[in-house]
Amino acid sequence: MNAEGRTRLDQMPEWQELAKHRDEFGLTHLRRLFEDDPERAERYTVRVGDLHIDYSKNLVTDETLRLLRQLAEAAGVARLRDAMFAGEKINVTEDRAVLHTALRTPESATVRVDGENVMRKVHQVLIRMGTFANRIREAHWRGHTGERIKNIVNIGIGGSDLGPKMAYEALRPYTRRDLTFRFVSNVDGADLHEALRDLDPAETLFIVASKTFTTTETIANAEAARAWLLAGLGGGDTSRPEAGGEAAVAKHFVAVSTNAEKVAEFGINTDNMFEFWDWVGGRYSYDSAIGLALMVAIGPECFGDMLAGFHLMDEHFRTAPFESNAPLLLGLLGIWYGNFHDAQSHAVLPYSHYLSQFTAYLQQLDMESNGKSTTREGGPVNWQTGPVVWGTPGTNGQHAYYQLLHQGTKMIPADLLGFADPVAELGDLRDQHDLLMANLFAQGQALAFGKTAEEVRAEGVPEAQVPHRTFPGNRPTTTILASALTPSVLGQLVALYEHKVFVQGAIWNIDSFDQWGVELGKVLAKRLEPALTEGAQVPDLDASTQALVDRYRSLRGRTA
Ligand SMILES: O=P(O)(O)OC[C@H]1O[C@H](O)[C@H](O)[C@@H](O)[C@@H]1O
Repeated sequence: MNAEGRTRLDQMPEWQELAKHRDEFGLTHLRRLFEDDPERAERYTVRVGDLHIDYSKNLVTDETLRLLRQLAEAAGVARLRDAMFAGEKINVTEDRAVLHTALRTPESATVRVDGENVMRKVHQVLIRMGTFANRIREAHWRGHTGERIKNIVNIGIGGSDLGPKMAYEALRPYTRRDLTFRFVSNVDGADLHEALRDLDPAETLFIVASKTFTTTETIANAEAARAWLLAGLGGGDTSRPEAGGEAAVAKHFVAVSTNAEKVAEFGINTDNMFEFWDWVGGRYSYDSAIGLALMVAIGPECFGDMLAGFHLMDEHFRTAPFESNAPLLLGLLGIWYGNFHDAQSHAVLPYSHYLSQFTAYLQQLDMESNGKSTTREGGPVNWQTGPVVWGTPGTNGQHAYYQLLHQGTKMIPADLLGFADPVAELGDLRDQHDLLMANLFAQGQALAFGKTAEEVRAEGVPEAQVPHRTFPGNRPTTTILASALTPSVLGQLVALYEHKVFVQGAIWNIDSFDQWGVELGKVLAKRLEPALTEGAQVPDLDASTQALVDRYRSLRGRTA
């Protein structure tokens, strides 16, 4: 029992029952589980909105699922969930509410933070975003020299980049193809350089997206972008009046932030600022004004459809019984593998080119949320927490790392994501879509059921090769199938994972909404910077880092 009166997770009887269950049943082969229960596929499928989630190829029985649900109940998942939706300050280390769900709640609802109903301001910002998006889309917003804005460059990093970038890629068929969108995040100047090199400043608008507006990478890129703009408009001479200074910046820069003061300090008029609030975590923010570039790309209506998809999943998570609660089930499966079978990672493998950025997005969502080793009360955890999340589009992975998934020594649970229909634009490539999906289904099948030595032998394979060509199977996958990758379906998918991460954090008793682990590196980089640029001495530098800095200094500028 800890100071808050909560029994330590690994001392809960429900936890110990799961450990016993694991020892008694081991890993009964999926072949057996399917033979024993002809209805397994049907029984272990949940349908939520447009998603069909088949979790029958997981290493669980009814008893496993019952014990896992029992653990969720004992750990107070429902209580914390309700507290989150109610605007309680469940981000304990930052003393903040966690209300990304309010961003996609209809205006008629009431969601209070510190007694204030926030729904009005959420919808006011959405309306402002919509007006802005339409002005760009309809060519009413003109640049400083009167040119139509054709290029939108989002400058942001982490949660201010990954969400809009992922969703822009996912929803490309819904985007305005006559506008160009670029997402610049890396402080490596190459990122900005490559993004801008073929753009005309007179036709380019920058969205500087940063919750805090203090993030070094974003500010450095935004300053460089401003210099590029002014130099470009002024024919390379920023002192010439046509460069336009402040007036030009006002036509070519808008900001998205919670920090009006810093936005003004940077030189962006706060009339051109789109606001969000400290109760929206960076990695949960792309439904807020952080999604502005996305809204320009897909239009306010599609953006609204996406929000409706998120809301659908929120409502499911909030109200569905544990037995059929999809985010809860996915969260519990992860607990089963990570805490009771030592799985270290989780693969997310979309069979969709449009979801090429989906796993990168999930990496921040999951790993920044649950990569923690301190409980909510400040004690050490005595159990595994968040997995390493990884993966790339499936068929490409098949020709690269799937070897390890099929025959390696590690347990890697995987999600396989796919769609029944390609987007309309791909009508002529329908057969290729069937081929793509045949691959998805085949991989799930091969991973689950494998191929026995007898089956290999029966094919006449020479005996010496039999062990090499045997597939053990029993490798767990969850298949998530939807009709098509629409804005609403994307919203449903992202919210599914958001709430899955929530469930796991709640059980592990960690604060899924802070990110103190990113701070140290930032501070050290600031200290080191003058050593690199000016050769300044940094006190108490360790020998390895000092030697690297010295070497860097001696090489610096040689190839320029
Ligand atoms: O939006 P910003 O304030 O610029 O923050 C951008 C990102 O950087 C931080 O270091 C955090 O780790 C992320 O959670 C955040 O999304």
